[in-house]
Amino acid sequence: MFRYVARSAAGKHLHRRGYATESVPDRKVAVLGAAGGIGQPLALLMKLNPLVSRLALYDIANTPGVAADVSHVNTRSEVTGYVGEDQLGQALEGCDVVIIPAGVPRKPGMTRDDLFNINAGIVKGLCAAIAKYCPNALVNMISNPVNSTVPIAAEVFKKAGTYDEKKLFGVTTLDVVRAKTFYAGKAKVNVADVNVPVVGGHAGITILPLFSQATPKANLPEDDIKALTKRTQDGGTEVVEAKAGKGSATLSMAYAGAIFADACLKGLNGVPNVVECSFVQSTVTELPFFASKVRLGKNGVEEVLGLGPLSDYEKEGLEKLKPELKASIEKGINFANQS
Ligand SMILES: NC(=O)C1=CN([C@@H]2O[C@H](COP(=O)(O)OP(=O)(O)OC[C@H]3O[C@@H](n4cnc5c(N)ncnc54)[C@H](O)[C@@H]3O)[C@@H](O)[C@H]2O)C=CC1
Ligand SMILES: O=C([O-])CC(=O)C(=O)O
Repeated sequence: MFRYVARSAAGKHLHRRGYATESVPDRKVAVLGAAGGIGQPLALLMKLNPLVSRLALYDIANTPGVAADVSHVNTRSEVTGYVGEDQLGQALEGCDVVIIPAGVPRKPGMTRDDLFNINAGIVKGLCAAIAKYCPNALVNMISNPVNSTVPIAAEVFKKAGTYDEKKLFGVTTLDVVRAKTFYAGKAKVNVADVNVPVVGGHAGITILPLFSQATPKANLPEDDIKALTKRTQDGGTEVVEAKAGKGSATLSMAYAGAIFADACLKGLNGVPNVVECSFVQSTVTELPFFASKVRLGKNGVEEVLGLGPLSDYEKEGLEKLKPELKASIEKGINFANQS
């Protein structure tokens, strides 16, 4: 275990005045897979988040360097690096939020499901440790295929007797980030003002952006909506191909992961009306897990919001995605229960 305490003036100030226990509660966040392509920038972004008081960085290799590096940033949180399985328990103990970007990324020509064989086992092991060491933490699952890794996590927690459907989230924020960026470009509106819900899952056609609900309204022609939908669905592949064998989205994913974790922390801290899209246990459709807008609160999911009015094109997309999403969910459940 490697502990680096940022002794910034700001940090001391915070404690002396007692803010840490009053308006800004202590919150411990762990990043599992912290030395990876996503893990490193995500660790930095979480270090910048004033809602975090302790930041635990865990990986099977290379965490000491990442933790030493990030710890020099003069912000509130105390950074500790943990390396190897025998330090996983310490990394997790007392966590409020656990973010999981551990696992292998795609190479060109692969689908996210091609990662299942390696990542399913990694996620299963990490979730067993979460059930043991921080069963009450909110879990932000980034590892792909999210459509299967979230159901795997749920089954592991059920077996351990710790499952709380309000605390398990598949991180689909990058789909929303992309939809906002692409829409703003096409509609020629200020990207900072844009909102677009993205529902379904996190792979290919299971990613369903609802541009009919996008704001500010732009009345784009049907062809533009179709092109925007396809680009959002293929956003991950666009990056995989551009990186040409060197992995998938890491920087934009770290940004998206940091936005989602921040929303979870705000919810835990009682900030009202925190709403983000996420892949969660759901009754919005007949599928047991589904991404839609979720209101976050002191216990995690406060409310899973419905889909709202869909265009005919979106209704068609919704029906088309269901068989693939159903199969991916079942694959995850079967894996967790067989092995
Ligand atoms: N949900 C989403 O929107 C997105 C998900 N991803 C997924 O995130 C995952 C990570 O991607 P990258 O960071 O680019 O990969 P990477 O290979 O750069 O980093 C993965 C890290 O996980 C670590 N790791 C492997 N086994 C581990 C274990 N048992 N415990 C802890 N750490 C372990 C590795 O040592 C490595 O440092 C991939 O599965 C990728 O497909 C990537 C982009 C977007
Ligand atoms: O495409 C990938 O493999 C990584 C990912 O999930 C994304 O960028 O959305």
